[in-house]
Amino acid sequence: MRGKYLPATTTDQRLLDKDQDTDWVHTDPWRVMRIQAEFVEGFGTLAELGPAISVFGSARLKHGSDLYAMGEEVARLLVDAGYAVITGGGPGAMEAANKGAHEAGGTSVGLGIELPFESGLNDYVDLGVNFRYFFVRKTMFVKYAQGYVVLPGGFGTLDELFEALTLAQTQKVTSFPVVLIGRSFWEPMIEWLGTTVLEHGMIAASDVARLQVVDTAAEAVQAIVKENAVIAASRPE
Ligand SMILES: CC(C)=CCNc1ncnc2c1ncn2[C@@H]1O[C@H](COP(=O)(O)O)[C@@H](O)[C@H]1O
Repeated sequence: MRGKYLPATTTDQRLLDKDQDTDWVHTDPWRVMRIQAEFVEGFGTLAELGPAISVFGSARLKHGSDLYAMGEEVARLLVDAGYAVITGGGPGAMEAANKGAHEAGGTSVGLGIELPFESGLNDYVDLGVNFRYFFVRKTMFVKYAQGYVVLPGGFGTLDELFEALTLAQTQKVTSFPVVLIGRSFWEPMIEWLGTTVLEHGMIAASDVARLQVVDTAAEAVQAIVKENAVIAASRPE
């Protein structure tokens, strides 16, 4: 550019000068950049993680409860079986699983989420990423795990469980094990899925069969290891 085509300021000047108008920070195109940045950070942090299992469960589990101990134990056994443990990085079941993985000398991953009542990543997360967007975080749970272990929980846990089931049902992910711990908690839901939902023709019997329900941490890890061995054996060379 020459003469009248030369801009009055340089690109660097425009970049470095303070912008008076800050509305762009709150617009969707800028959010898209932030969303991209979250994917980049998540993928960059987790790319070399190795085999991992995501453990879900209630944020409200009390320290010292039986289920908290179950979360610790299942994580410890997953580490012994060669898996890293991924959680939502928060309190309750997430903290229990991170504690079990951390204390067993395994890789304890926490994928935290920004919440209005933020409590931050729990003390047992060794490799942590904090997300603003739930959907970005949920991509990481699926992408970097070779299976889900689900302890009793509420809406958050059910959301994560049913997302995995939907992705598998629609073949958006290759099949991976989903193991629920706690028969008395989960069986009424399995029963409802296998009767009412199935009889209304809303799901197939194979969708319900995908769910494995166990009572102990050892059974959960055995189920994960066994199904992953079958999946690995059936994979083309
Ligand atoms: C005490 C309290 C409610 C803290 C919330 N702090 C949280 N921090 C991180 N992930 C969370 C949190 N709450 C829910 N989640 C997500 O939703 C699931 C638990 O939800 P819920 O408690 O079952 O429905 C977890 O697996 C986690 O991925």
